[in-house]
Amino acid sequence: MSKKVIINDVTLRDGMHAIRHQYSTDQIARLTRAIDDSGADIIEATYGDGLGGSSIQYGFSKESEEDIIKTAVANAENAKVGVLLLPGIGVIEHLERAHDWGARVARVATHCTEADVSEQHIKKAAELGMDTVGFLMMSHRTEPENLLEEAKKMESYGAQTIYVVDSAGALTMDGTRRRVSLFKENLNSKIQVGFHGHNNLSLGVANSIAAIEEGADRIDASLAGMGAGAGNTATDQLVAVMDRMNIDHNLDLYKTMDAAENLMKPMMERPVQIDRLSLTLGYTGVYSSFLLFAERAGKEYGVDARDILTRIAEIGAVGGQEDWIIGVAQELAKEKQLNA
Ligand SMILES: C[C@H](O)CC(=O)C(=O)O
Ligand SMILES: [Mn+2]
Repeated sequence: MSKKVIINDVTLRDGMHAIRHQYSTDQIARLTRAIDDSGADIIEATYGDGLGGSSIQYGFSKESEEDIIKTAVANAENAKVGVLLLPGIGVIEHLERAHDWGARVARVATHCTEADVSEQHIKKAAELGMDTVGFLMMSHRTEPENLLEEAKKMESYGAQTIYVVDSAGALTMDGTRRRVSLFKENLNSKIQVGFHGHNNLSLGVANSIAAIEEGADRIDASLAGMGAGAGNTATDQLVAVMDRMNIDHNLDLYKTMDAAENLMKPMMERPVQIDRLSLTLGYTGVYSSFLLFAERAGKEYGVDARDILTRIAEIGAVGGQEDWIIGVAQELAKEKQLNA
């Protein structure tokens, strides 16, 4: 394949979920330098749930938004620094401030059927001259044809890149291919298409490669997969496979391996891995960042966290509805008591 695939590193942003948003500025600085040195094109640095996310709903981050972004900007020599924004959690002023602090990529994220709410934010990011990206989360929850209609909305607002986002790690390769190929065939040829995977069903690399084979221009990855649930597509693993398949990119295999092994893994609080809980996320199609919330609620209310996730999937919770997890755990505990 002749096209160079752009790697958007999400170690600092999606990885925030896995460390309960507690990266220190020292860790952010060291990770940024290593990711930058390994050749990643874009480094996303924001609270896990995006600008403005640090709150009682999601939990407070260790460092301020300003320090997270400025630290990444100060330590990235070659890569552009990006931010994520979920309209409603983040507002236009957050975007302006992030731009002032040096962020040059803005990814505006909405639920897969709600691109409408991204119009103002996408327009603002484009007006600021940022590399402007639309990010359609939980893409498995709608048919490929519907997802395309949402992508067309983002295109009309001025997004230059649009992502298929497998937030729950629930897509299989066929589902990934259909979504990415529809985007490539039907969006303006100038629009780049991206894929963001989670490894809950052990398909992070396979789905990313399927996306590349269908023409995806950008792929998200993180060191050792550091991210929500069973993590994201692991950069080190992806680079090894891309090298074997002669897919062109800017990363150095040994540097990504060393950064994953020596730097990232020792920082993990809970191993980012496929276990019965993260596997349940992919199996039932639940938002990956619900993992730690469900695990905590399961312990607190004495119920199996897999049952919490399964019920959460049945009632169709989306990002932002983390508080439902407690309600479901209480409900299951009551049912358990009645049955006993
Ligand atoms: C706010 C989410 O964590 C964004 C994301 O990475 C996903 O949906 O996946
Ligand atoms: Mn994610």
